[in-house]
Amino acid sequence: MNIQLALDRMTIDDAINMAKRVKDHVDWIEVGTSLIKEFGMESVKRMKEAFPDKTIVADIKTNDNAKYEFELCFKNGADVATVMGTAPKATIQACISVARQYQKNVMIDLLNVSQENLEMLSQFDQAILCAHVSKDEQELSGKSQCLIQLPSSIIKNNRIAAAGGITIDSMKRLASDSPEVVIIGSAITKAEKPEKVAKEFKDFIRQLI
Ligand SMILES: O=C(CO)[C@H](O)[C@H](O)COP(=O)(O)O
Repeated sequence: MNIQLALDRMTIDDAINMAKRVKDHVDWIEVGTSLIKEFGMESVKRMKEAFPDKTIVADIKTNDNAKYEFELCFKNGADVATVMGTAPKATIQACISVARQYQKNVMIDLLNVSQENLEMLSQFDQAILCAHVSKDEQELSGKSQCLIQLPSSIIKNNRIAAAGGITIDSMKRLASDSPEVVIIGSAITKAEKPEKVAKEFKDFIRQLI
């Protein structure tokens, strides 16, 4: 199980400094959507330069114009880029095709995806499907990701990530589904001692093995 550190709503320098503090306890580093929107590809480029050996995820949440956006991400150092699962099938296919060309990976964000759409998306078995509780749902209705609400066949046969307000407590429940990636933002970045919390997550995962 990989820990993906999500870096949102901060400057590029603050994001790099946060990642430096916790780098020994995280596996993947996400340049959050908010950083990409505020600072553009510079945020992805600088993160890869700072952490050439880490898997860098560009959370660009592509909805259209996939070839252009995914090429931008991969040319600027991303190893994984994200697309919304609600996007047209042609967009998802374009993401998969660009990722294959650059030998990189696609993460499909399942926010608001219907059951029917989920079946279609599960056929992209090389992509990582991300079960996601949105920031707005977290803030407005107190929801968080504590149970991966996907059909067991998908959990078993697809590459799975989970995101959205994950804490050490919810990790304990999520771990039973063994997602490939757990995406953790605020629980680490807003902690008084981010290093300590990141280590707690990593230690928890290590003792599962
Ligand atoms: O994609 C995101 C927001 O859209 C974040 O990466 C994700 O929600 C993880 O952050 P947090 O743990 O703070 O919810």
